[in-house]
Amino acid sequence: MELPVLLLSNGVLMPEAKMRIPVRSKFNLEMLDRFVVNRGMAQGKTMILIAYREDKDVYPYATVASVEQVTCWQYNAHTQYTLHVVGVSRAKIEAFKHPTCTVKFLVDIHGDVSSEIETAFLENCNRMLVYLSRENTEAAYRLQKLLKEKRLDSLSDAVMSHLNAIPNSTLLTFLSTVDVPKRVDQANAELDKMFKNIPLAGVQIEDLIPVKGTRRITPGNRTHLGQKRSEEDELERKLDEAQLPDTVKERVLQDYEKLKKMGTNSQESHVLRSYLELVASLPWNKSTTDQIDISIARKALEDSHEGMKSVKTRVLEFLAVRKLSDAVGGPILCFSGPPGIGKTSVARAIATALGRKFERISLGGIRDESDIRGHRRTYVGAMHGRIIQAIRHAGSKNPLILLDEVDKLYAGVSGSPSAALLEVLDPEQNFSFVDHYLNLPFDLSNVLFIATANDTSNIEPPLLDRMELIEMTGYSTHEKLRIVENHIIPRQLPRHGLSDDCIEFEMAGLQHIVNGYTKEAGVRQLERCVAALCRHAALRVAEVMNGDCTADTFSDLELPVIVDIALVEKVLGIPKFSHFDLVTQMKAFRPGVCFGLAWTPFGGELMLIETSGVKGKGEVSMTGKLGDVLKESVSVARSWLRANVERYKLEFSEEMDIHVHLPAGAIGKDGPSAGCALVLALFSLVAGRNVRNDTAVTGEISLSGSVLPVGGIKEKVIGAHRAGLRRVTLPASNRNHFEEIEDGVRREIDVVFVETIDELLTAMMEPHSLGYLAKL
Ligand SMILES: Nc1ncnc2c1ncn2[C@@H]1O[C@H](COP(=O)(O)OP(=O)(O)OP(=O)(O)O)[C@@H](O)[C@H]1O
Repeated sequence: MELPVLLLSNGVLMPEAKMRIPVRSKFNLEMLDRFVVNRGMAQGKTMILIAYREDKDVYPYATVASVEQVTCWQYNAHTQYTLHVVGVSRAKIEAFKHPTCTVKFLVDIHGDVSSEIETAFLENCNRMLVYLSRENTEAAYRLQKLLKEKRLDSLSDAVMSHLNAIPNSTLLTFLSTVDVPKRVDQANAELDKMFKNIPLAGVQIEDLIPVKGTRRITPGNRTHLGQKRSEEDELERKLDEAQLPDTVKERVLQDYEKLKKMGTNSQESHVLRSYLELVASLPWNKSTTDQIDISIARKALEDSHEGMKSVKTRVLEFLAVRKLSDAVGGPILCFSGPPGIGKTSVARAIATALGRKFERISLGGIRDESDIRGHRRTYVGAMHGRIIQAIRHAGSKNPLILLDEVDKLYAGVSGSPSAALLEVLDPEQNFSFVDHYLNLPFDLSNVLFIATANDTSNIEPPLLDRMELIEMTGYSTHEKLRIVENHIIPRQLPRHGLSDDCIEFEMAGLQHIVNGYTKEAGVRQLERCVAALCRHAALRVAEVMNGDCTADTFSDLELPVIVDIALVEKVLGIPKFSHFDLVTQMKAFRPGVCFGLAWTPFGGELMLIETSGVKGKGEVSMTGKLGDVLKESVSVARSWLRANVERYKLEFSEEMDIHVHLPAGAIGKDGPSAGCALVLALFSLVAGRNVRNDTAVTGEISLSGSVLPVGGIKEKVIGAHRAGLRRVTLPASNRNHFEEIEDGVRREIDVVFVETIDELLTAMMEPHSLGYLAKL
């Protein structure tokens, strides 16, 4: 047979073995160019002859090989090739010629191998397998297969091709040997030489391939294969214990069988193993038993959270329904409100009351569906999604999972995470939720999901539709003081190793913290301030215990540490906020200015609205990053004013250029609720009379002069109260919302409900304004 020749100077390719051969010599490149590279793929694999150089000659025996792959790359402007070949058969060169030569295929002669030699050889092969499995799992897997089949001819070739540091001449002699018993002898002798200096007692190789007469091996000495075995046993045990449902069992066991057949070091086996580890670690059949005792739950909520009457009632109703009905599903609660007002901690309290595991998934900024549902296993570095992660961490299939910041999900380029969440929350579908990575249905129907959001308008409507909103509002100063006294301080003291005898918080000190250092709807910053004071006290207590006493600190070294205004300022620095802010704003009042109220995801805010007018062309300019709806409110207010000039005997000039500005220009503002404030400011500007500077207003207006209801009343009123104002004007239709505000704030706030702009003007304009008259 005529075959193209590749001449090798080093290494010998045995039949069935694989080899990568860099092709560099001109001789070989020419052959490659003519017979391999330009041959095209259509004609199947190319057969070549691997001939061997011996001294200056060519060895008469060679290997017929098939070319599996040719890789080529550019290096220093030269094209480099590597051939990937597999040995097919021994061959004898009949006449060496270049680039092709004639060869005769050689056939093995299978004689008898004595049983001792066979046993010894198989045992040596097993040892070889142990070594191979550490480095080359594919080769180990092939060797293991040959061992099982006891194919001595191929076994001898295989072990010889993996022996290192054997002279080329020995390998060539071996290649030329067609007599199988002789080859087994040679290979066995080489293996004996190799293992002579490496004691391998303790290898549990007979577990892999039973060999006649092999010894029992003590379990103490573990080798890699032994270890692999024990890892497999461990995994099998875990899979057994996982109590897999019948629907998934078969598929998992198939994967486990596949893993057993793989070597330990291949990438694929690592991937499959960690997948099976995940499967085994999931609580397929583990759950906690709900223990709903309403009176205990009520007490737990009372003890852990101040105020929040309506929220607590709703939560208790929710628990009661769960107690009375076994039905899974039910509403998904969504706590909405500004940060730090206890959304997370109420959810945690519910989990405690139910005796369920609590897990929190932060959804803020998630853009990929795969975050929720995992990656497909074919991806490099694939991971399961956050739902499965939470279930795994909880170790029970019915935890309470808090989906935190569900309003901060974004649709990215790779699928919408909220669509994936929809499936998670849908009781019709979630009993067989399929995470892409897990690729097995997992029952989520017993999980209790609770969501939180700062701004529900950012939640996608279908998702919002699945949830029952429980609105939570920011805290007034009174409430904050109660929370700090009854909850934050008792929580912080033990965290800092302090007792009541060491530190005493004065009410004036606490008030100073709330008013001077925090401007938030919740109590998070407040808690940080208290923690800072506790740290300060802890240092002092430690100093007193040590007896450290310097002239400077002597007066400080007395216990308890009294937290008064002076100490607060010493520890927290100069106050960041003050009543002075409001007073400054009040002093800025002149015709054309008034206080509006804004709702933000961080709570209600007092907002100064300014207008000014100059003679011009009757143009209106607006600044302060106003949204379209707000701009429309300016037009409505101006139109109403123009239409009512006569009724109010105003001297309004069509030529007046009006400028409307809402300070804090960097923050975007929108919505119709500034209508009342805008019409007031414009009226005040044109009439030259001041608006009352002790009152804030919110409400939408219509062209016909009605005042319409708006949202966020609770937050806005609390915001006005927090800022220090004690009078608000609200749309009459929002009376109910005002009634829902906690008593402390309501009692301190003077409220005027108005139905029309006329009533609004009566309530808001200063009767005897001394302001100048804007005459243009
Ligand atoms: N009414 C309250 N009574 C007692 N402690 C409270 C109350 N409200 C909030 N806290 C405490 O304030 C801290 C912050 O609350 P939490 O983390 O639950 O806020 P959150 O509303 O979930 O905030 P975010 O929206 O930023 O996640 C917690 O330590 C919580 O216990």
